[in-house]
This record gives sequence, C-alpha cells and structure tokens, in this order.
Amino acid sequence: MATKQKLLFVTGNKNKLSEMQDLLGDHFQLDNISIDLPEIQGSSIEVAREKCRKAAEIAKGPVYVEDSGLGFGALNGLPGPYIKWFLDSVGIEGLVKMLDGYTDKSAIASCTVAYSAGPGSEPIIFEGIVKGSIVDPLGSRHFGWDPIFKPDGYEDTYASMDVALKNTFSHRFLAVSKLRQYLEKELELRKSLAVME
Ligand SMILES: O=c1[nH]c(=O)c2ncn([C@@H]3O[C@H](COP(=O)(O)OP(=O)(O)OP(=O)(O)O)[C@@H](O)[C@H]3O)c2[nH]1
Ligand SMILES: [Mg+2]
Repeated sequence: MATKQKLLFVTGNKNKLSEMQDLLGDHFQLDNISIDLPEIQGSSIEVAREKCRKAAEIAKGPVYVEDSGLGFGALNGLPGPYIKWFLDSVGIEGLVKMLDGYTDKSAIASCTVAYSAGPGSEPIIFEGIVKGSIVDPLGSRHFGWDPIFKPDGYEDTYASMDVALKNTFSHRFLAVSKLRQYLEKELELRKSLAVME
C-alpha cells in the first residue's frame, strides 16, 4: 500500500484536530503541533495568513493552519474571526442574546485554511463558507458554537446532527476539500517532473 503524504496541522484546538482527522485521515498522515498561535486583528484571511507564516517558522517546514469564524448578518459579519473571544466572554446563550431585537438571525460559518510550503513561502488560502441562522442552543455542547448554528436546509444545529453528517458539508469540509485537491495536484506534478528528470 502506498504511504500517505504527511501533513502538519498547527492548532491548539482538539475539536478542530478531530474533525480534520476525519476529513483528511484517509488521504494524508496528519500530524499536529498543539500551539495557540498569536492572532492579529484583521479579516479571516489576514488572520489565517499570519498564523500560517508563524507556524511555518516554528515547524521549519510545510504546514497548514485554519481560522474559523461565525459572522452575524444583523451585525455586518461580526463577530466573524473574533468569535472565540465573544464565546469565551458571553457563552453561547450570550451570543443568542446579542441578536435579541433583530429579526435577522442569519449567520455565516467560515473556515479559512492557510497552507505554506515552508518558512518564507507565501501561504495559499482556501475558504469554506456555510450559510445558516442562529437558534437557541440544541445538541451536545462539546464544540464551540455548534449548538446555536443551524445550517440552511437542515432542521438540526451542527451540534444536534451526527458529526459524520456535519463533515459532509461543513465550512471546514469545504475549505479542506480545496486544500486536498491542491495538494494532490501538486503531488502529481512533482511525480511527473521526477519522471522527466
Ligand atoms: O461550534 C463550532 N464549530 C466549529 O466547526 C468550529 N470551528 C471553530 N470553532 C470555535 O470558533 C473559534 C474559532 O477560533 P480559532 O479559529 O482561532 O480557533 P482556536 O483558537 O480554538 O484554534 P487555533 O487557532 O489554534 O486553530 C474557537 O472558539 C473555536 O472553538 C468552532 N465552533
Ligand atoms: Mg485561534
């Protein structure tokens, strides 16, 4: 059996790591460095890009990171990449309350993956977005804002559906599928160049 290509994911979040393992484990040998990388203030792309540059320097080799966000339509996309600080401060009930007084409960879950071939190599960005709405908490509370995000077209929240179902269409699935396609093409290219040499 062919050995799987190695892929290093730098994250301090064990739930992300577990989903990544389910999403990429069949295709790559996923390794992890568990660090809470510093996060700049900016768009999701800017945050992910800077995390990735830092991660590549630390790992001294190819690496990928991701930054997740949850943006509310009524708040012009905020908290977005700052959702972690809101979640830590007011909890999921507080996030639901933030939308009291607004009829617009729409929300967008985003995953911005950044991959770098190594230190000094400009990160490449892959994005996944799922539209949905904010609802009262439903389902298991083990992962962030999953209990209050109901993706459009489903009666369940991310937390009340099976994680196997979440992983077939989630913001993370969409971003990671693009990363996978990119890496597989790159591998094919390297193989064909090796044959020409
Ligand atoms: O219910 C959820 N379903 C998800 O699918 C999901 N993905 C991320 N999150 C949470 O949203 C914040 C993102 O912040 P974040 O991207 O900076 O992550 P992090 O700091 O925990 O890890 P990392 O930066 O080391 O990778 C953190 O609070 C995460 O726990 C999620 N919550
Ligand atoms: Mg973080």
